[in-house]
Amino acid sequence: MSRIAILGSGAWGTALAVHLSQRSDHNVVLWTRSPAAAAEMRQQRENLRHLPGFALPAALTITSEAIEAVADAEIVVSVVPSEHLRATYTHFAPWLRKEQILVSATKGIEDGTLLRMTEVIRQTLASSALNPPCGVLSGPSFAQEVAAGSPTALTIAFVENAFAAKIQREFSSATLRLYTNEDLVGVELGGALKNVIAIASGVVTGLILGHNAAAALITRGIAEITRLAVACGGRRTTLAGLSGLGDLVLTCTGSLSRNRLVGMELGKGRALEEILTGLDGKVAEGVRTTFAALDLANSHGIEMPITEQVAAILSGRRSPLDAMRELMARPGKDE
Ligand SMILES: NC(=O)c1ccc[n+]([C@@H]2O[C@H](COP(=O)([O-])OP(=O)(O)OC[C@H]3O[C@@H](n4cnc5c(N)ncnc54)[C@H](O)[C@@H]3O)[C@@H](O)[C@H]2O)c1
Ligand SMILES: O=P(O)(O)OC[C@H](O)CO
Repeated sequence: MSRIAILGSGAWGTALAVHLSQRSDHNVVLWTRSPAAAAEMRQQRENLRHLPGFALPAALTITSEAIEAVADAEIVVSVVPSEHLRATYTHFAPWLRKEQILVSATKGIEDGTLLRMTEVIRQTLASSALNPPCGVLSGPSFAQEVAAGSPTALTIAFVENAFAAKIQREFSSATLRLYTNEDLVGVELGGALKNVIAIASGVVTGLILGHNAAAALITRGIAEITRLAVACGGRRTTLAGLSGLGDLVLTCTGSLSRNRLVGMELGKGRALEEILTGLDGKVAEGVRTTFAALDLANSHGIEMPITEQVAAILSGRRSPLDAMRELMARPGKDE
């Protein structure tokens, strides 16, 4: 019996918990920060706030106690929004052990430090002299579809392939297929940066600019995020995989994407603050990632024209239509 802790009860953490607790050889605990939310989920057997419509299996344990969540866990999966990752691991550090396998399922880049999520985890745990294996789970995966058992393929990346192979065995099912990878940089940056392009794709849709524009944006988007990921040490082939092109296509075209929704509403002329308020606590990571990605690109001397325009729109410096015109008016380039 493998004991798995999921830290974070948003849509994705809950969907992973639902999926993993369907295997009879797993003992899964879902941690949520609020005791009231834990009590409600235990009583209703449903996460009404973040993943309504999906029953929480009877075998799934729900807790708000850090010690109950991780004390006996062999695998710990963190799925909190990127802005809360450091605080979450600081909170959990006293109960974590070096033998545990950590998996990050958060897609983002930390503000200020510009660190990837596994780097934030390592840095946070270093002060407790903990250095457990830490990998990343990423790829095209709307939480609702994974919870519904729709076929999904993901990437699991660890520097040490043995850990990726272990998570591949533990997380795979008839509806979830995992591919292993050793390129943490490429997998993490692919998952984080696609959210920025998804906002731009939403803008194109909101402005009703047509299918040609949408296809151009996805294609030039993958070129741009690949440039940055490669400059940071990622592999070009990784960005052509599930946690690059795969997730980019899903998020740029899928109606379930929050990042695309933010872009669409911006394109229709709504103000960012109003859109984010409307998300009611659901995270659209691309908003923060846009500015972190630009800082990272500047530090590596990488040109990111789409990301620059998304930043200009988000910060209110340019209208969505002017931003798209600027992209078209750039000097001619080789492909
Ligand atoms: N939703 C998806 O389909 C999906 C799929 C793959 C990856 N992801 C990624 O998973 C991560 C989590 O997103 P989500 O969609 O599960 O969340 P969500 O948008 O459904 O919910 C937000 C979550 O943030 C939590 N939260 C708010 N303040 C917090 C704090 N101070 N400390 C800790 N947690 C706090 C809330 O309790 C809630 O669980 C993001 O990085 C997202 O990009 C999401
Ligand atoms: O709803 P989004 O835009 O946060 O996207 C969710 C997942 O990252 C898709 O893989």
